[in-house]
Amino acid sequence: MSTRLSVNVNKIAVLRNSRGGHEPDVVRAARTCLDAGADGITVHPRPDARHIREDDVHALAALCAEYAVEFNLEGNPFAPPRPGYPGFLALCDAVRPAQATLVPDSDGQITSDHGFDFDHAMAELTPLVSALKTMGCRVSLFANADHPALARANECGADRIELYTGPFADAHARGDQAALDDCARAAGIAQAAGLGVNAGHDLSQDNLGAFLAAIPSIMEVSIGHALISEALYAGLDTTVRRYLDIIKNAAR
Ligand SMILES: CC(=O)[C@@H](O)[C@H](O)COP(=O)(O)O
Ligand SMILES: NCC(=O)COP(=O)(O)O
Repeated sequence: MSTRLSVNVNKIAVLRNSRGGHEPDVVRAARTCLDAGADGITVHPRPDARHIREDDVHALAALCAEYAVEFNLEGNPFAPPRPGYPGFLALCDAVRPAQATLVPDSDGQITSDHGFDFDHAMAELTPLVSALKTMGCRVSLFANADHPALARANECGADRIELYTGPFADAHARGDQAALDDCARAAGIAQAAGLGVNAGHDLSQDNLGAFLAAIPSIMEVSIGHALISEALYAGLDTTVRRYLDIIKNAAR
């Protein structure tokens, strides 16, 4: 099966929230992505509600149910609830996403920049993963490709990892191959441990083809920042189709 494309629409909400009101409409944008052929929608609501809000999560979950596609909800399961953010597990319980991707972000981070420490996180993660699976969610863990204990990611019952591809994207832009080799090695280690492998962060039309050519077994890529930026020039429908073409060509 070829790699699935899940479009992250966080950045649509950034633009909307910059003025208040409803435009651009997150659900309309997500619908455009799905009509163009995207396989699912990702959001990573942050506790400060800087972009995706709780009401967006509900509306996008309903949209994904309407299209019978995967809704991938990302977040830090340890971040406490606060007004406007009920907590990651409570959100999952309310909307039952097909996939819950756990990301160990702290509050002030501009964006995600690291995965879990698999030497130390297992005891805390195990009951959370179990609760999410009881809700019917597939569980994926955000992971640095060079973490020495990656093979332990399966110990908490997770189904997949999501390789953090920020370092790959930076290295690719410099013409450096080493981070891609790290990702390929990490994918092999995770698969040998029985885990599926997703990937995301800073993937773009410039680097996705090289990434998938080296690691064709990636099950899903979630792409937001670059895709939404590129869509400002080419349009959302065209941009999503371009990503799907890259994925199709990489699978040949
Ligand atoms: C886990 C990951 O890499 C993405 O979800 C990324 O964190 C997007 O979040 P922002 O849109 O807030 O940067
Ligand atoms: N999980 C990664 C994601 O959803 C999108 O990350 P980015 O493309 O916005 O960097």
